Amino acid sequence: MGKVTVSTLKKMKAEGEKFVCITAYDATFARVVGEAGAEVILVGDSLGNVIQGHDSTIPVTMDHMVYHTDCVCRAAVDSLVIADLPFMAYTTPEQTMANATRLMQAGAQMVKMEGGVWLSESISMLVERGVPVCAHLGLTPQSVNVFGGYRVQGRTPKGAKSILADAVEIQDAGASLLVLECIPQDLAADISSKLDIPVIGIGAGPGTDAQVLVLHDLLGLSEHTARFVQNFMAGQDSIAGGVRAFVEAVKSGDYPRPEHSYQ
Ligand SMILES: Nc1nc(=O)c2c([nH]1)NC[C@@H]1CN(c3ccc(C(=O)N[C@@H](CCC(=O)O)C(=O)O)cc3)CN21
Ligand SMILES: CC(C)C(=O)C(=O)O
Ligand SMILES: [Mg+2]
Repeated sequence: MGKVTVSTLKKMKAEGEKFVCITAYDATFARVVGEAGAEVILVGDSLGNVIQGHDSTIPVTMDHMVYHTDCVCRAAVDSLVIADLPFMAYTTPEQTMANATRLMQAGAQMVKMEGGVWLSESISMLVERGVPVCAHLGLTPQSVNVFGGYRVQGRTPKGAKSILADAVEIQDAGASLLVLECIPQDLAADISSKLDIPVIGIGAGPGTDAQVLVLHDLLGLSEHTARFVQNFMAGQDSIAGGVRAFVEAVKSGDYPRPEHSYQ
């Protein structure tokens, strides 16, 4: 197959073919997820929850992200690997470039940051210097203490307008991909159709160009899960089968359904 690139994903968007992103934090699961057909692997700072046992992503550091990115990239053959910049690792363009360098040198093909308009300068500086960027809007978990909990975002006209404006801004700044998390499905569909860049949804309904879930959630291993999570191990007799079931459900349009989405 060869390494998936941003052009592969743009072509899939243009042709209306859904693609799949799954998190992985180590070499074994990166291989399993890649072999199951996920075009994109995310080394998510959700490792703070599922690997480290914290109740947020805030304790995750650059050293943690570099270690797990290195483990994943050794085994990610064909999938495009995105690594999250963790909490407070991208507060200025200079800090952002230094930390993105560490993730790219650990083997990632792209870095992800939570935010919109305020990231414009950092995004364009990274892209000019050779680092592709994925932005993340909506429920941005690193801001859980500002939101006062994990709450659906973009439900008011003002909130919806500001997420759309952020999305347009990060595309104009040069971002290659966008993650939309926990926003009403109609807003996510509208943003996906207005942007040229591919949009990956989580709790954002069926109208995005792709879906992402945390690996441990889709395998039914997590203690608490949000409304958008489905356990794909049901009826499967292997982990590889469960991961394949998620990939197939996204590609066929069987996931997400209305019960996984917000209005
Ligand atoms: N294991 C895991 N899975 C994730 O999806 C995930 C993490 N960890 N860690 C970082 C963030 C936190 N995330 C979360 C956590 C909770 C909800 C949640 O419970 N949402 C409510 C919405 C409440 C409302 O209506 O406003 C829900 O019931 O779905 C959503 C996203 C997503 N991310
Ligand atoms: C859930 C995804 C989008 C993420 O940012 C993570 O796993 O950290
Ligand atoms: Mg994350």
